[in-house]
Amino acid sequence: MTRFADRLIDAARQHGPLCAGIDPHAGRIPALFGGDTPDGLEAWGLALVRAFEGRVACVKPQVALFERHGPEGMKALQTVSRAAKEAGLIVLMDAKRGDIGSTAEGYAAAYLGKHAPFHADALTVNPYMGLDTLEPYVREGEANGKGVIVLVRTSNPGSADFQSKNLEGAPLYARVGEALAPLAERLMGQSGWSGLMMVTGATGPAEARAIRTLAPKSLFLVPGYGAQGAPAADAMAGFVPGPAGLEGGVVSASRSVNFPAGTETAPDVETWTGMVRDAVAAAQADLKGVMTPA
Ligand SMILES: O=c1ccn([C@@H]2O[C@H](COP(=O)(O)O)[C@@H](O)[C@H]2O)c(=O)[nH]1
Repeated sequence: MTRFADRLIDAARQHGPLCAGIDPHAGRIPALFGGDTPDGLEAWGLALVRAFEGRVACVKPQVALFERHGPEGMKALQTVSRAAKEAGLIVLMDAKRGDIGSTAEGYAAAYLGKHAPFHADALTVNPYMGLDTLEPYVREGEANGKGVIVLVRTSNPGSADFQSKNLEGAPLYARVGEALAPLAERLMGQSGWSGLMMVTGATGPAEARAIRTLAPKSLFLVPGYGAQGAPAADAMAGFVPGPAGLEGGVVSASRSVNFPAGTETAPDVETWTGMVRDAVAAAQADLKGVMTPA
């Protein structure tokens, strides 16, 4: 069984650091696909998978934006994530789960279990309730070659409210980063990278560098690039030199590659696909410009 970290770093080296989100925001699914309905989400999500295939290492479906349509929305999520896996894309499921250990076992089984109904290679989780609550995810990760993506320093404007508070001489996010070291060891791949990933927002490049010092082997998931405005250089602040340039994680972008200008009124799926692919190519080129300076 190939370890998750090895699959992800291989794919990022091959395709570039961009992780394309699949975020079906309310009211933004083009009429071309049926609009903001469960069927519309499914058709749009499947078209995104076809547009991304062979162009990005991974996709990141946003569970909340499917869940708002109830069971039919979750069925669409299941269909789209299965199609992504079948297309050879690594699926980072963004559900930000977190609960006491016995309940977390349910979330872990749903997304990372051997017979998980939702097709995911890794799941985002919230560490706020303590290390014991992360155990079920790490156990499933070890057993099934999956990854666990822990929120450490998020990209939103309020991320400093709690995460930057001083805790015995260091910010809370740093304490979280260092406390995850034993879990990172358990998900270590042969590449030397760990599938215990950390979310480090592109909006906090200094924080990302600090977390990299504390967690030299954890792959990062970096949101905040694209629609949230952080530049490529900030998004890759926590990356380090590797065989093919800077590496150490993936940079996610959702709205900027889901709804590029013009797609809302694209006359047909072929035109729409071309616009999405252009947005992906532009983001990969932008990020690769930082990865391999001229
Ligand atoms: O700190 C975080 C953690 C997760 N996210 C998620 O990433 C995408 C960002 O979408 P954009 O359209 O590229 O802004 C979205 O799914 C968030 O839930 C984050 O933004 N920040």
